[in-house]
Amino acid sequence: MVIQQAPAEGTDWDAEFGVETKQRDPVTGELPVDPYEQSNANAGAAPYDSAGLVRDFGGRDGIARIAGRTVDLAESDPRIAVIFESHDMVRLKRTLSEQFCYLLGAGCDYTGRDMRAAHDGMGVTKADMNALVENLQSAMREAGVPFAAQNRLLAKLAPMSRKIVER
Ligand code: HEM
Repeated sequence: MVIQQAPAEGTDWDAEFGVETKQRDPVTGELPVDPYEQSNANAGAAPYDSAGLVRDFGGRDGIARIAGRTVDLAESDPRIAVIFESHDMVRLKRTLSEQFCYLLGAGCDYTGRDMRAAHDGMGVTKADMNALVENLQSAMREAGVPFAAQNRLLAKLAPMSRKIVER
């Protein structure tokens, strides 16, 4: 006769199943990521050098608001919301804001990963990309960014789709 042994009380089932629980940084509120080399080159394009362009975006604060609003719109856009679930939106808002700020020549450093590494294996489609660009356009329009200035940021981002779109 086989007697099944009941598991000991207080078994750590997460450890038994190899489940990793990541803790948010108490200061930044971000989840940890695997180490990578930080460089402005990861932003994917060279920055503009135009004080007028930075003004059109409302300076660094305006840029941060537009990046944050883009992420909020994407997260509640039924076409693409599912892709953002289970990712760290605190980090995404910070890194996207840094990237826009760097590209627009507003004097930030970009500390995130390069576009290929950041989106690797996510299965982003052309339609997903179009949806995200629409969200960014809405955020810029709401913030009153002139159309020509909107197009200058989009011109920096458009060539990056080759590294982001996978199918
Ligand atoms: C030109 C277009 C895009 C730009 C400039 C961009 C920019 C970025 C940046 C800066 C990051 C953060 C990298 C880091 O954490 O180190 C990121 C991550 C991410 N992006 Fe994009 N992205 C673009 C398109 C898209 C699209 C179309 C989707 C899906 C609809 C998407 C979904 C995500 C998600 C879910 C993450 C979080 C990745 C993670 O947590 O590991 N992105 N993106």
